[in-house]
Amino acid sequence: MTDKSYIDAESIPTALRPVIGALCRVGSELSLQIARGPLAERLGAEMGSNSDGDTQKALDVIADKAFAEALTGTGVRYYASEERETVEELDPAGSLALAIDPLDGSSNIDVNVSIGTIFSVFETKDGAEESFLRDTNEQIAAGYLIYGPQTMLMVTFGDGVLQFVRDPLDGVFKLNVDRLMIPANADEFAINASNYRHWSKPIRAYIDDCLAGIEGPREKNFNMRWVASLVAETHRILTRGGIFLYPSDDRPGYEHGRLRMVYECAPIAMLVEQAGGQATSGCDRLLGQQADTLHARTPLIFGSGDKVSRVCAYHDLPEQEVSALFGNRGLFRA
Ligand SMILES: O=P(O)(O)OC[C@H]1O[C@](O)(COP(=O)(O)O)[C@@H](O)[C@@H]1O
Ligand SMILES: [Mg+2]
Ligand SMILES: [Mg+2]
Repeated sequence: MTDKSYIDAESIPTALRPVIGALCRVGSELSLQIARGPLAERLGAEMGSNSDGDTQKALDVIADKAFAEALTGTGVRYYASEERETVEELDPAGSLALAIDPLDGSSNIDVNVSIGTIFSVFETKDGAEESFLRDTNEQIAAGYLIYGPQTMLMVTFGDGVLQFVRDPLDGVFKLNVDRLMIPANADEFAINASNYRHWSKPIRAYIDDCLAGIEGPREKNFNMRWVASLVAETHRILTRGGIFLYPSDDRPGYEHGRLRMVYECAPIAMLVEQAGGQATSGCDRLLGQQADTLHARTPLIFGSGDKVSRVCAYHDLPEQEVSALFGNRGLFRA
């Protein structure tokens, strides 16, 4: 099979077909390798650490190498990866810059839970780093592959979100939804609650009010999910709504949260906005911001628009409101 035959390409802009075809070919190969799991090799084995200090797993390294190889000759000049300290020049004649989290959710590799690949595409600018350290609104494509019970590609080219499902019968990614929208009404939130004591007061107050449920100022019950795979959380929210938060907190190194702007937050923000939702770094819209280093972190809050705006409103509440205990809240939060 050629790269292009891995996806029904009609709805993909012509100039991006080789890139998306290569991503799908590697995504297909990875999904098979992941499905074989321990029958192939221990994909979750620890290998070392990347430039951000995260432990690298075998599959992080395998995926990064496979994507870099496959993207060579597809029009990608610059390749920026979570797993590489600096930008790689793949092809001096290429006109695209592609940033990638080759394997997202690596803590889930060994436990057979959904993981994925996140990518963002720009036209190149003069200079390797300059092609990525720029207004995130300038992305021309963004998406992720999810390796779960089904393998899918969710992608936007700036005109809505497309969903492709990999058909295991012939290995081809087939268009299933051509304008996916986030459902508005879902009372589900996703946050790593083990960090509660480290959060700022507005974030604690927002979550306190979700937890207080029907007896609290929101006067309804909420459900909580935390998969620890950004792709899996994004996929759930794109499919059935809700809100995701990875805020900054007071642990050393978490002043800007955990997630990286260039190859995690910016592409997810573009997808979410294209699906009718919102994505911020707390209060400020994420698209329109830019990273100042390749691996820079940013707080990330995204999901159904009204929920994301509500989190921002908590940042404007008076001190006595965000400090109030359950059962002792004023009317502001209702
Ligand atoms: O372990 P924590 O702090 O809950 O963080 C989970 C987050 O970290 C990530 O796993 C980071 O991604 P990587 O696996 O690519 O490093 C996200 O997918 C997820 O949202
Ligand atoms: Mg990641
Ligand atoms: Mg990763």
